[in-house]
Amino acid sequence: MSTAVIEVENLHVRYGDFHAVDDLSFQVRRGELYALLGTNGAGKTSTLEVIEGHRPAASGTVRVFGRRPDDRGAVRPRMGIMLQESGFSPDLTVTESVRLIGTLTRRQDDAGRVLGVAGLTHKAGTLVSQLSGGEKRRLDFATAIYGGPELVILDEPTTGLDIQSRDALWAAVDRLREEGSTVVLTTHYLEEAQQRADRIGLMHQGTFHREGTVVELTQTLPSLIGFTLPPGAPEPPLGAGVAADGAVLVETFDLQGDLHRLLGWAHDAGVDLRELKAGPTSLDDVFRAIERG
Ligand SMILES: Nc1ncnc2c1ncn2[C@@H]1O[C@H](COP(=O)(O)OP(=O)(O)OP(=O)(O)O)[C@@H](O)[C@H]1O
Repeated sequence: MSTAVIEVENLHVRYGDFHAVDDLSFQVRRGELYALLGTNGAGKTSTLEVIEGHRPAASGTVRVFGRRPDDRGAVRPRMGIMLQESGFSPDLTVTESVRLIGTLTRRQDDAGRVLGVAGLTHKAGTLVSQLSGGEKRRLDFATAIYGGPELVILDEPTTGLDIQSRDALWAAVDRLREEGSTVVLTTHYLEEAQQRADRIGLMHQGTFHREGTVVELTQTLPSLIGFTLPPGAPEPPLGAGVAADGAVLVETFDLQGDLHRLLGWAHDAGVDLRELKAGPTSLDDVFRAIERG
């Protein structure tokens, strides 16, 4: 039996003549957190919309739980969706909105429980039109996790959320995953994906630039050591160039060894390395490398 919850094969999405998604193939395995990342306009939302059954593919095959995404009766009860923009009726209350999604998706849950998880208990009787932007986002999340679906799709879930709400959202996602749910995430907060994703599909101009674990995506790029030298300092080791303001940036595939050499040199020469920073490549660096081409 396939362990794939989502199977995308040679997907194309077009808007008129424009190819927003261009021959994209990937699978999301049961129980994993898969992050679909990419630059603005890369085609992430278009891809998710096909998976969600909201948009037809121009060509290619998409299966969710082995079914076509537009087989709503089979798929929707098992899939919770947090869209980028909510479409709730402004004259329903928070509780009514959550229950409505329960009815539409045929999932069962206790609205009070879900609002508690989403931090909205105090707004249970409030009209949607009277919610703040962050509260609407929490309501979107509440409806996505209503009934503890096997698959949860989160399209930029933490945009507009304060730090406490973000922490609460990720704690709720962690609990869902402990219960076996599969999660697909898009986000522009790369550190969120870096910390949580089992695998990442990195989209650029409608297709994958790379796919893999965080380690697989970052290990092909060098680590960085950065510092600023005081005026009059001797020439530093590691073949590092010094900018006019004394700033030095060293790329290295031997972070520990080069850091050891640098600190030994600074100690012996009595040089104060200001604003010293050293670390492995982050996803931000991978993105910058893609944009540089
Ligand atoms: N309804 C539409 N009509 C025409 N073009 C569209 C439509 N929706 C999206 N596009 C275009 O398709 C491309 C992919 O858009 P999409 O929303 O899938 O990207 P994204 O990766 O989710 O971007 P972002 O990170 O900015 O949300 C963009 O160039 C966008 O302008």
